[in-house]
Amino acid sequence: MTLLSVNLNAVAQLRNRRDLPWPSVVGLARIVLDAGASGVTIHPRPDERHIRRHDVHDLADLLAQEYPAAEYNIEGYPSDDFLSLIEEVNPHQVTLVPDDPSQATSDHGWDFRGKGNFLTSVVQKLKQPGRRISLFCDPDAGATGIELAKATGADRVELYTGPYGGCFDDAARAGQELAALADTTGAAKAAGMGVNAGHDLTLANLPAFQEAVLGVDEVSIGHGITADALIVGFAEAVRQYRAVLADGAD
Ligand SMILES: CC(=O)[C@@H](O)[C@H](O)COP(=O)(O)O
Ligand SMILES: NCC(=O)COP(=O)(O)O
Repeated sequence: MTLLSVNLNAVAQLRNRRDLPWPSVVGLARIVLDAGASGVTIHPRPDERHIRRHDVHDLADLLAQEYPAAEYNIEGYPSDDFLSLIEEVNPHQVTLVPDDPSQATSDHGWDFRGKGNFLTSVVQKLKQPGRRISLFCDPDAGATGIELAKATGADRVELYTGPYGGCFDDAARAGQELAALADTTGAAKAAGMGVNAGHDLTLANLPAFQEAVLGVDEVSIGHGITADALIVGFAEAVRQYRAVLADGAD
């Protein structure tokens, strides 16, 4: 079965609208893990627009103390700062992403040919028992890209599913994207690599993805699941606020 790691970036971004501690990133981590998620994912960006440095530590403490079986996946560009954060909290999985600090969000995988030597040295630095290294990978990397990714010593690739997610109104293009994702997944599996996937996966596009792309070990989902949580949770929140108001004096 494909495991679900819930990305908490969007929760942190909502919290950061105010100088207040809610919604709590740790509190939501508890909720998603109690609900059956296999782990949590964060992508601390240099500008701390969502995940802040203390969140990285707070989540590490939560998992160590209350959820020893849950996986902690930290994504990011391997800057010196990022690498020292990884050493401080020692997550189960590090996903290296080629984002520059100005990027609005992740929008491509690694250039495995151009950055092969760099990635090999970073993977060597990060690898240790009990820690998996995954590399963000374009959906159409194919067998050639996978061969280069494997040569870095990484354990897994994470397929960038943004282009597939962007096809919500174009079934023909979605089919092409799924074929590329399935092809790259097949190549990774044949090479003995694990496969993760993520970016813009949703309740609506996940079933076709599951059917077409076989053997995916883990998906990480944040934006879509947060949007759905608002939809399934807003009505109940309104009921609870109205109940409080109804109890008050007129
Ligand atoms: C690496 C990846 O796939 C991204 O989904 C990323 O974690 C999202 O980052 P933002 O939440 O900053 O858009
Ligand atoms: N690695 C992808 C991820 O963590 C979540 O991406 P998104 O669902 O927020 O687009």
